[in-house]
Amino acid sequence: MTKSISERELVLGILMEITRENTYSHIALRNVLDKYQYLDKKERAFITRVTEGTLEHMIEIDYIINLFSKVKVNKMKPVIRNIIRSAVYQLKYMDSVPNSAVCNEAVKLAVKKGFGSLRGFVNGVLRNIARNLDTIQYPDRSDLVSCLSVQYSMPEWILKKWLAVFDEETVENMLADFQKDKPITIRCNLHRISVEELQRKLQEEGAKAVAHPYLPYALSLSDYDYLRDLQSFRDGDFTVQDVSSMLVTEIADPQKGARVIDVCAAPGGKSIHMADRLEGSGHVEARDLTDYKVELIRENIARTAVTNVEARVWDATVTEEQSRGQADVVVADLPCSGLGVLGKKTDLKYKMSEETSEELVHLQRKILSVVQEYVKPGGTLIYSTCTINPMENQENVRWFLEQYPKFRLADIRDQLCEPLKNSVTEKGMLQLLPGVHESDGFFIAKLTARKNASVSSS
Ligand SMILES: C[S@@+](CC[C@H](N)C(=O)[O-])C[C@H]1O[C@@H](n2cnc3c(N)ncnc32)[C@H](O)[C@@H]1O
Repeated sequence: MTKSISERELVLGILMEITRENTYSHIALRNVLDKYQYLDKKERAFITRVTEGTLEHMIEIDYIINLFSKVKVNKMKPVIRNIIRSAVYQLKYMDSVPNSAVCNEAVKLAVKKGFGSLRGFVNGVLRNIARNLDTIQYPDRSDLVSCLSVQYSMPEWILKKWLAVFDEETVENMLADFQKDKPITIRCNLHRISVEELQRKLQEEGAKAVAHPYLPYALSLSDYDYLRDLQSFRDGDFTVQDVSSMLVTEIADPQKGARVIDVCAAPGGKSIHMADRLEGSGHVEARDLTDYKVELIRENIARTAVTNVEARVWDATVTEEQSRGQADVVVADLPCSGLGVLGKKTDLKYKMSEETSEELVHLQRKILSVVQEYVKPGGTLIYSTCTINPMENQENVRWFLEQYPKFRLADIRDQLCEPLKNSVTEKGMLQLLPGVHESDGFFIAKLTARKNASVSSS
């Protein structure tokens, strides 16, 4: 069968959607892979790699293009810009594709998209780059921020933030780690299957599942093509969840029969982990803002067949009167800037801004003010984010303790494995860093309410 649409054209479509319509890359990519299911494994892998690689290295790619093109990247027509960007990614990072094929395919695609008059321009810029790739001069370390920004394609505002709190080596370790290919982490749903059985089942399905050092029920999964093709996934035997996110339930340590309210729960990873941990006892209420998000939680509840979780739409910034003083554990895994998961959400670094992260601090504080009221005397409020930004993490916790003195920070070291105990900072806050820890960047603080605290006090 002759295909009417090539892999490179599909990549272009995805890049256009991400840059023009602000769709998240993983969603745009998944939509295309779902739509073109007839593509074989190699073609799907090519589309995924070129899309993610182009986004991952975009600052570096634009820097290279600007060295060789008279028309600067930001002045190019969007279609041409994205054709050239993805071609430069292939030239620089994919030895398996001959340079001449990369240039020819890019020119053909420009013509097919109605830019025949620019074929000479596309061809000239790409052939020039191909010839000179090995002699490109990058910014040197005398200007550390520009140097790291181009080398690791990281926006400068993020680098400035991190270099203000971490040493150069730590920042560079984080940057390098974001660019590494890593297996995903899965959590064995212990109410359905044991870890050993799950490993065996995955092995029979051709996948590889290796024990993760931080938690006995966490596994690193690789050597599979499409998650939904795995019977063990469809059977709900595991949930895809980073080990850092699993630590929320581990640290919250809900006791049998506990009532848990997860105020920002979609797609349900932590709620379902809580339910699994409660072994069917107690009750977990998983809330999120919209019907769409709550439906995602419901799908995961159905797939994993947990019986003690219920999902409902509720805006966490609005007090739900009946929940006052009712929860043994409130999970506040709040919307955040996501700077800890830039390796997985490749385009987030270009979409996030310093202003947005400041707005998020206000939202986080608003939600914390509302949901602290749900905690029973003696109960726990667990605050987490997947970011590396002191304003959203440690500074929020300090602010919270000043506002709500009935809470104190709990010592969480006993709930952590040896390698993590030393990473607990400032009386019980845990900031995980990619490249330093074997996880995403993530923040957790466990706040406990005094036993004699009145439920309505603030
Ligand atoms: C970090 S994600 C939660 C991930 C989830 N805890 C898990 O483990 O799967 C943050 C969630 O907060 C939700 N959210 C944002 N604003 C909200 C609000 N005002 N009320 C409730 N949920 C909200 C988002 O829809 C998003 O699903």
